[in-house]
Amino acid sequence: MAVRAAVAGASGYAGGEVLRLLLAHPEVEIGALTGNSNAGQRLGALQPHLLPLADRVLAETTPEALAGHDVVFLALPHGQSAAVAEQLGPDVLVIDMGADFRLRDPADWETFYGSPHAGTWPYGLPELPDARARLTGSKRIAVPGCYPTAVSLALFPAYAARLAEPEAVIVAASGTSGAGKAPKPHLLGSEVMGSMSPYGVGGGHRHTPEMIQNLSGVAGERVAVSFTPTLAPMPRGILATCSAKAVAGVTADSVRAAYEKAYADEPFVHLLPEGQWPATASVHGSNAVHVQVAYDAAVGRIIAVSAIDNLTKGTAGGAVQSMNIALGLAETTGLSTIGVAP
Ligand SMILES: NC(=O)C1=CN([C@@H]2O[C@H](COP(=O)(O)OP(=O)(O)OC[C@H]3O[C@@H](n4cnc5c(N)ncnc54)[C@H](OP(=O)(O)O)[C@@H]3O)[C@@H](O)[C@H]2O)C=CC1
Ligand SMILES: CC(=O)N[C@@H](CCC(=O)OP(=O)(O)O)C(=O)O
Repeated sequence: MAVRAAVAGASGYAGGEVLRLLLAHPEVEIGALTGNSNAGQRLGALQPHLLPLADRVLAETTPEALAGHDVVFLALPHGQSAAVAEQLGPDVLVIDMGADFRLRDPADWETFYGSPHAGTWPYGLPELPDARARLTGSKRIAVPGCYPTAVSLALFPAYAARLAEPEAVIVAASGTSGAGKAPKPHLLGSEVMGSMSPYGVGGGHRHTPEMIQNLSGVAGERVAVSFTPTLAPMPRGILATCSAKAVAGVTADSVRAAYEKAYADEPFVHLLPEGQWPATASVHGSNAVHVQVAYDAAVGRIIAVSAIDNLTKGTAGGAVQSMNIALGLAETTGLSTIGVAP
């Protein structure tokens, strides 16, 4: 019997991407689609690329609209998921693509999001050590942030192999869809096209505690993170350039071997051949993560670079991958590693 899935926030970028993936998922039947200001609109007017759903009309995001499904994807702004999730029964698989249930430390949540902490759910980054066991059979999943996905997958093998000091410096560029579909002046074409600029510099970005949580969990000690995000003139994609000081005795070969070991059996993470560096275009529309790593002997630092599509592996693809694990389906069902680069 098909898995019946509802999507709340179906008019947004993350909701649209999860619908694109679910349309190609052989085990899923798409049920209710809900929105907020766009409730009552045809999906075809909002997400014209989702042709098979063009005549579906968005309902209000209410417990009644979302009832009667096996899976509910929440693609809502931060802080909106908890109230919706608590109205859904314990037997429904609820997958939150927002941040509400990602962080374990309530103080981190309050500092970076400015509201009371709603709780912590199993974290939907299956490639992290022990993550799959926590996701299997779970009825609640917190999908990671897009930057933490890219950064954690670039750096965790270095910490798992105890090759890096517990302090990482990260600069990552994101496409504009990472900021959502709601209009904002800094996202105007005239502001973004042909220009790049950092934001959230100096520890202010809300994804910093999530990266610290992930890397510290692998390292077994607190990993300090300096994170600088940058808005890039492209619609999709994240390129994360991460570096950490190597511990004594590290060589280029030991770094390469650690990454080969970490990613030998991962279906979505592809360690590129030596000398080839990740590019966002190569993962456009795919659930793949391209990773490369080098040892810069002149400064004794490990440099790891990853590329993802922020909307696919960075949100909706990660959500579907986690759903597959939770439901006992093959993890790769409905997901592709093939990009759409020109
Ligand atoms: N964009 C990305 O790359 C990533 C996004 N995410 C997360 O996914 C979630 C959605 O992001 P994104 O799709 O980019 O954002 P969008 O702004 O594109 O979409 C937001 C969606 O939420 C709905 N919505 C807005 N306010 C409310 C409300 N008060 N109650 C119920 N629904 C509401 C909107 O409905 P309507 O249009 O009808 O008003 C819309 O469907 C966020 O938590 C985001 O942080 C996570 C990782 C990456
Ligand atoms: C380019 C851009 O603005 N990106 C967003 C992050 C992407 C995102 O959606 O964050 P969550 O995964 O936590 O929801 C930002 O920096 O705030």
